[in-house]
Amino acid sequence: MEVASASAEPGRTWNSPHWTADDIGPDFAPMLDAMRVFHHRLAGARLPDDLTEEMRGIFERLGERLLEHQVPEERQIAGRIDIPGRGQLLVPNYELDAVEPDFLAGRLTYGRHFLGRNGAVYGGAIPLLFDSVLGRLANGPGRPASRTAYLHVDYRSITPIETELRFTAEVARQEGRKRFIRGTLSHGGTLCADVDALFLVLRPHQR
Ligand SMILES: CCCCCCCCCC(=O)SCCNC(=O)CCNC(=O)[C@H](O)C(C)(C)COP(=O)(O)OP(=O)(O)OC[C@H]1O[C@@H](n2cnc3c(N)ncnc32)[C@H](O)[C@@H]1OP(=O)(O)O
Repeated sequence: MEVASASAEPGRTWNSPHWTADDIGPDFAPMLDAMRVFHHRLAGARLPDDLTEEMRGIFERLGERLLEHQVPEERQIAGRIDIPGRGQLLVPNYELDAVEPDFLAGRLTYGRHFLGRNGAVYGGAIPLLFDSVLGRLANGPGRPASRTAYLHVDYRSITPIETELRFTAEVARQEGRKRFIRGTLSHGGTLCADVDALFLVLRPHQR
């Protein structure tokens, strides 16, 4: 496995995929999909003691096996591969329907893992999505690496779980190192949340 692009180099961009599907075995993406389903079912379950004990043993054994496969950040797959979900489990998986230099649009469904209360998505899971989507646009092709300076999220109405939602992100304007990006999250014709964000292009000494 060669590092296809090193994000730690000066003048770097973060948009290039570091790894391709060829760098992982055929079971990696399906394994993560199975883990996502597991997260949702675990959040929704009342477990009997014997099953809880069995699961604890399985996780402890698997965790031990993962210890011997730990790698430095620049060699990790999670979040650095151009497959749906980017090979990570932190940010909810989404699909992109429109990818333009200054605009992105897509869809996602928050599963039970992201439930707050009363059928509504946990509030913090919404800026998590926005940071990922807007960050992707801010760090799009040809744009040098930038980091989030602020994300201002307004919650306009309840965001339902287990329902398809749509999001947009667009570059509002650029002023020197500052990239102002805004976005929306909607359910049908209802605006659930919107965001105004500032991304700052990193200076050479910044990481
Ligand atoms: C394809 C996939 C790509 C995936 C991308 C994922 C992207 C994810 C992005 C992230 O989540 S990054 C993690 C969260 N962000 C951070 O941890 C950033 C932490 N903060 C910093 O590192 C620095 O504060 C930062 C680089 C953002 C800015 O530091 P600088 O020293 O470069 O800023 P400086 O003080 O020189 O300010 C530059 C300008 O920005 C303005 N500014 C800085 N921070 C601001 C702020 N928070 N609000 C408003 N304005 C701000 C500042 O006033 C100034 O304006 P003027 O030029 O007009 O004077």
